Amino acid sequence: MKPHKHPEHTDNIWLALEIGNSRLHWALFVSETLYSVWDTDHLPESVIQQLAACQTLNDLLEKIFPSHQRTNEQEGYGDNSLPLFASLPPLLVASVVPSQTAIWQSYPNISVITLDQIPLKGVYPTLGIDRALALWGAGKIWGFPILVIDAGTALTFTAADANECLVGGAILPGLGLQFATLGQQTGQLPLVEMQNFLSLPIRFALNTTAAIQSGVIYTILAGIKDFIEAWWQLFPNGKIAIKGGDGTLLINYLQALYPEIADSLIVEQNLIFWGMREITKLL
Ligand SMILES: Nc1ncnc2c1ncn2[C@@H]1O[C@H](COP(=O)(O)OP(=O)(O)OP(=O)(O)O)[C@@H](O)[C@H]1O
Ligand SMILES: CC(C)(CO)[C@@H](O)C(=O)NCCC(=O)O
Ligand SMILES: [K+]
Repeated sequence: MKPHKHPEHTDNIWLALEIGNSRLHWALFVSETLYSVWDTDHLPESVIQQLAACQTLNDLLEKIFPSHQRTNEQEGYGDNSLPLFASLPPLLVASVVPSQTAIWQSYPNISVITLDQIPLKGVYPTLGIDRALALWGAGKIWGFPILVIDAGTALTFTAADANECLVGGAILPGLGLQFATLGQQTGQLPLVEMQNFLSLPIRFALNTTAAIQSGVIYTILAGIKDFIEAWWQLFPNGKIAIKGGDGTLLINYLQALYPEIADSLIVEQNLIFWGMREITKLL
């Protein structure tokens, strides 16, 4: 979904911020309607401290997502006639980076979601809030039982049964982290850039870069397939949703390698925002 024209009123506007390990994921809501989504880098503390002084939605958005960083598709905040705020719009935060959560506390109208606010049963205390929210959002929209695969900085599997109770899951290094670790922690392996990945790599590679690509990609895809098959053993009609920065790439590879699995996946990048919207209904 692309950010588009500003809303007509600033009443009922709220911002959702998911603080991930690699970057920030933003959504602008008007009541229960998701208006636009965008990603930014983590913001410096000095910028966050300036937000309290913003007078208009435009000022605020310009600070958190400067127009020079936007693509053509993301134009549309450039209207200076936006109304003044009575107060800054509420900011609902879900964070898996405590140091980042801390520097957002200077925002006047902030609420930070905690695990006890999510009605998911059977959670353990250190479960990531992003995993819980994505699972809750997915389950509320598509129904339980459901398995969520998040291909972010970490790749996670998180599942709940028909009673909306956590079944459990798994955590492994995501695609980017796997390439980065090999590049950084070895004497002669290059850092493989993911930019130009399109089709499946060669399986039995004859150069170092291709060998790393093959190793990382085919084992991640085999791992995803194995988790999905184990999920269907437990819940033959269980649903599966996938999200995350590497989600689209992985879906394309799955489509080529295991089309019947790829066809059964629900691809939805905004699961965490849907989870956050559900939580606002309970606040
Ligand atoms: N513009 C981008 N900036 C950073 N990572 C990107 C970008 N586009 C795709 N990616 C991929 O997204 C992955 C990170 O995913 P994502 O942004 O979902 O993670 P995150 O910020 O840690 O969020 P979460 O904590 O929710 O997983 C990286 O492995 C990277 O390959
Ligand atoms: C696994 C990540 C890093 C994924 O973003 C996050 O959900 C997290 O820090 N979780 C805490 C550990 C857990 O979920 O068991
Ligand atoms: K850590």
